[in-house]
Amino acid sequence: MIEIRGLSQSYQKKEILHEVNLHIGQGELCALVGRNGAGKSTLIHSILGLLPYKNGEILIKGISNRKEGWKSALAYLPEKFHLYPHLTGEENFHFFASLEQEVNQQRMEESLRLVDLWEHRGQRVAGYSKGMLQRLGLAMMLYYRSDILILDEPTSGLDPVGRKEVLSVIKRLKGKTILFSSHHIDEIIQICSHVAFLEEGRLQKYSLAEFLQVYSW
Ligand SMILES: Nc1ncnc2c1ncn2[C@@H]1O[C@H](COP(=O)(O)OP(=O)(O)OP(=O)(O)O)[C@@H](O)[C@H]1O
Repeated sequence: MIEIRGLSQSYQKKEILHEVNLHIGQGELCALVGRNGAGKSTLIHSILGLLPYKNGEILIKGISNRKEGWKSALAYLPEKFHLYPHLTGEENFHFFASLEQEVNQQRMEESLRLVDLWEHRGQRVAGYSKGMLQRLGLAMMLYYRSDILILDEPTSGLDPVGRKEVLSVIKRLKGKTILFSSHHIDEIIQICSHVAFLEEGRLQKYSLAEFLQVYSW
């Protein structure tokens, strides 16, 4: 579903990614792990087509991300995103979904129910907890029904309850192919099947069991 071949990426003359290869198959939930500054966001932005690259190739469901048509398979939840605090959860959802097309009410309801926010849809998001805001972002992403999801540190800055709720939503997304960047080994153990580990520009993919063994967690 996601195939990266020989991707190198640099800022000015500093190489951040060196000939990175990665294959993430259908239904895999793969954690993207590495120290601060290892290049996780750089890799994600390259996959999303936000950062141009000279060397390598990135294919999404077999289609190069430099060609038209690749975006429909992929949805992205950034680490930080903006919502309008004076609007309710439902109004925010409606506003953003309507930017591209007429809003499908049934799909909006399904998405809000999936993240357990349907009952809170009439509440202003200024009163939402951080975990609820993150789940609203997840719902907006799920609305598009993409097969491949990229989540950039979706539990960053959440309290234990907020984290548990966000992880519980991600666990429900069976069948989706997910790349999920995280600094929390406990949540990786809970939900991921594979780990892509970035170190000094090189990326190595492991099954979860292999990763735990190699790094003696
Ligand atoms: N636009 C840029 N110009 C120059 N250097 C950059 C730019 N963006 C990132 N860098 C540098 O590239 C390296 C990788 O950054 P990146 O944000 O991809 O790492 P990361 O693994 O996502 O880090 P974190 O875990 O802290 O979010 C860092 O040394 C960073 O300072």
